[in-house]
Amino acid sequence: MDNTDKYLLNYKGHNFASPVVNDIDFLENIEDFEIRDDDVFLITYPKSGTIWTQQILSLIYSEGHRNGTENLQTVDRVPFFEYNTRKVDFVKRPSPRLFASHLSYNLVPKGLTNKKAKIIYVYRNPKDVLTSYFHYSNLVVIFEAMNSIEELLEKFLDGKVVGGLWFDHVRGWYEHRRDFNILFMMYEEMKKDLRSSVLKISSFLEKELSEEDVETIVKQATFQYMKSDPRANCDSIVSNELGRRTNEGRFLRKGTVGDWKRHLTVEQNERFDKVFQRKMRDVPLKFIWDLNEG
Ligand SMILES: Nc1ncnc2c1ncn2[C@@H]1O[C@H](COP(=O)(O)OS(=O)(=O)O)[C@@H](OP(=O)(O)O)[C@H]1O
Repeated sequence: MDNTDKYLLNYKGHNFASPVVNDIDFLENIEDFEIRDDDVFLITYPKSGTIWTQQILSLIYSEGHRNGTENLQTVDRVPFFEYNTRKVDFVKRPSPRLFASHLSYNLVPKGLTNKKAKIIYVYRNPKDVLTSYFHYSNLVVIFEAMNSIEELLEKFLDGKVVGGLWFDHVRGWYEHRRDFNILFMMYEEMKKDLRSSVLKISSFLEKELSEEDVETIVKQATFQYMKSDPRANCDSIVSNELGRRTNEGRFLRKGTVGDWKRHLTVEQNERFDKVFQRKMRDVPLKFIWDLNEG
């Protein structure tokens, strides 16, 4: 291990949330983790729509989830890969295996580069990521609490947060996209048109869905539905596993586009823009900062 403190564990340049890393040996052997052709990895930078897409993936793959006959939490259907807090035996898991991960491109199992297993990479405009991270850091004890947006902004632009430097994460995955079988999805597009996003994901996964299935998935993947579904809203995980700092606040907080406007000052926003323009100059990914932009 390179460097550990109470909240961050820096390993090969990536910042892990140290309180939930429960198996250092696993991390050290990730490269050699055996990949199956039908594995599906959902990869995100933290606070970019992970649980949302976990829910969509689970609904696409599991009829028992869609029709409510199976009572399982979404995080058990699509477990986290590097934060295996529930100690799932991944090798014994039946295929197709679905995983969620925040890993950067250079740390994932090498078997993913044979381009058979599929990766869905979801990204979100980083000002909303920062805003979501700010509230989350003050909600759960496993994250370092931030006194102000200013304090987080410094750390975020310096990569001293869980997930490391946002710019490196997104750029890394984008620049190495040809090494993987990968679909890029944007949080804001999912928000604008959930139905088309579900169809795009299911087509990439080569999963045939009936019209009725699509309706059910879209309904159960809306923010309002997930917020009131104890299997999807992560309330019990926050309270019983991650630990709450306060009784206020939910994992499914707002689920909107552009909330950063209520949090960043004009000066902070300009500072962010300067770094964004410099770091993302030659990355042609589209970003939506506000849903009125179209
Ligand atoms: N269905 C749906 N629709 C829209 N938005 C949703 C949905 N589900 C989760 N969310 C929002 O995603 C944010 C949490 O991101 P992650 O799940 O990536 O967090 S984590 O990295 O796994 O901790 C967090 O964003 P904020 O509300 O801005 O804080 C969640 O509310």
